[in-house]
Amino acid sequence: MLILIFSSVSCIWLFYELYWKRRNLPPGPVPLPFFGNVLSLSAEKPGYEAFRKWTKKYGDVFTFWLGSKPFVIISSYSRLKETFIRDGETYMNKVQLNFQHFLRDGNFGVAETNGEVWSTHRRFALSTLRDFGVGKDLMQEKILIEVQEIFDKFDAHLDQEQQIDGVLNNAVANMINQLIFGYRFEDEKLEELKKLRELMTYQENFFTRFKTNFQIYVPQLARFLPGKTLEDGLRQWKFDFFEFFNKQIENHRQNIDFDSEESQDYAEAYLKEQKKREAEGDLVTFSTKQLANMCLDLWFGGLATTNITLTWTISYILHHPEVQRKIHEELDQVISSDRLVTTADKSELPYMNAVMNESQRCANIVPINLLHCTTRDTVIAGYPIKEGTGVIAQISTVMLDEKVFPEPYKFNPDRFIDKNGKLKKVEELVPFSVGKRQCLGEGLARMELFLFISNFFNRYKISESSTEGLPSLDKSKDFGVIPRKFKAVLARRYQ
Ligand code: HEM
Repeated sequence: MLILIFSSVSCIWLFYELYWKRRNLPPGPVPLPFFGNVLSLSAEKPGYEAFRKWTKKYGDVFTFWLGSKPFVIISSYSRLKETFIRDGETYMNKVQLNFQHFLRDGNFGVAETNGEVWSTHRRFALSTLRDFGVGKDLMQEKILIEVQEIFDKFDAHLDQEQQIDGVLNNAVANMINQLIFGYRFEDEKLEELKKLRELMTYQENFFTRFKTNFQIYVPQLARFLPGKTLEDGLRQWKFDFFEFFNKQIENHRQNIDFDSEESQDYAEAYLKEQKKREAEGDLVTFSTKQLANMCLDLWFGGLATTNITLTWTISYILHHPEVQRKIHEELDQVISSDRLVTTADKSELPYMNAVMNESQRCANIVPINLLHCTTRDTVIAGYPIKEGTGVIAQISTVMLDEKVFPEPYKFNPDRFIDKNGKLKKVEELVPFSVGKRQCLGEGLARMELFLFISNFFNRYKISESSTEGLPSLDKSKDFGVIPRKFKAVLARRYQ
């Protein structure tokens, strides 16, 4: 027994000496061989508390080991400003993991690529989204069609128990699919949506279980685990999703009028750009495989995140009847009818905006942010950091900073209201992250969240289900934050 304890301690010490001190990284929690610090995250899921404790102990710059790879964690807003915001180019690259390469059949897409591939496709996606009216009336019109559809579905079961999450999820799926492929899921396409939802549920369960995270971050030991490998677990899922994307891409290719100036959706705009580039001799940059991977990034970036935020927002409000009462009071004063709420009303609804802010802060849907790495040698908080070192903009810790947000786990929209009753701008609210890789769909997401939630509460009063009670706000069972699935009772506010 003594020998066992002695050899484990020596192993940790050796690892510390070899990998950490020698690399001159900022101090942080002592890593275990192979595991690094991941076990601390699984002990207190989804991980918020581990990062808060380390920040208190080591400061806002410390080293955290994901398996056997070190990451410098940036966990305060002032330090994010100094690094990711003011020196963005140094922090813009992403770490590439083996399984991502398997999933994408190479270096494709926008969320996990670097260099020219990333910058060209990020720019193209942003300008295409702008052309389709993200942040403008054109996109609002599309979202309001979904709001109407949500109303029709909920109105069919007024004053009865009904499932809330599925209706919202379909509306968000319709939005993102319209943007990418130009159609909503209705009539015969509903079967397609059913299949896609099954795939999304599979992915949600797969990536939030312990075994998958162990396989991703501790691959050296994971290959001795019984059962399916990471790749086996993903193979069919990958096939089904890419089959859907490739089918849409082919349909588009056959039906496009390449001579028309305007494009109806992202896939059409992309295929036109592809043709243009091919005519100029560039057969690589706008490849069809890249398009399929962009569809994957936009689908995943756009659907799960927005849906999770919506379901948590309604859940928090259900838990706080006084918040619902204040939302209704404000809507009664400003809108005072059952007309649709639009973005033109946004500045007149400070409390509604405060509720959205507080919901995003408390939902805090990215407990550990995406994995960046430095593009050049740099210095962080006095520590010399080599090119290629992992760095994480730890936004969940910033949004739980008790100096800025006292009682950080309390849902309190009033923290975003100033003494004159106006909306307070709080820089530390960073759910979409900061810097060069800041969320690409932020404009769309903000518009969807505001229009779905404000119209929902203008039309309905929501009460808890008498059979199932309030939706759970417990996050301690999963590695990530997953949507709330719940029933509730809706009553119309205007007859
Ligand atoms: C409430 C909704 C959303 C939240 C909270 C959210 C949050 C985030 C965060 C935290 C990142 C990582 C930034 C970083 O690397 O530091 C990100 C990246 C990204 N998001 Fe979002 N997102 C949302 C909605 C969307 C939507 C609607 C889309 C698509 C239309 C989208 C597409 C993306 C893409 C493609 C990236 C990768 C960008 C890049 O690497 O350049 N997201 N998002």
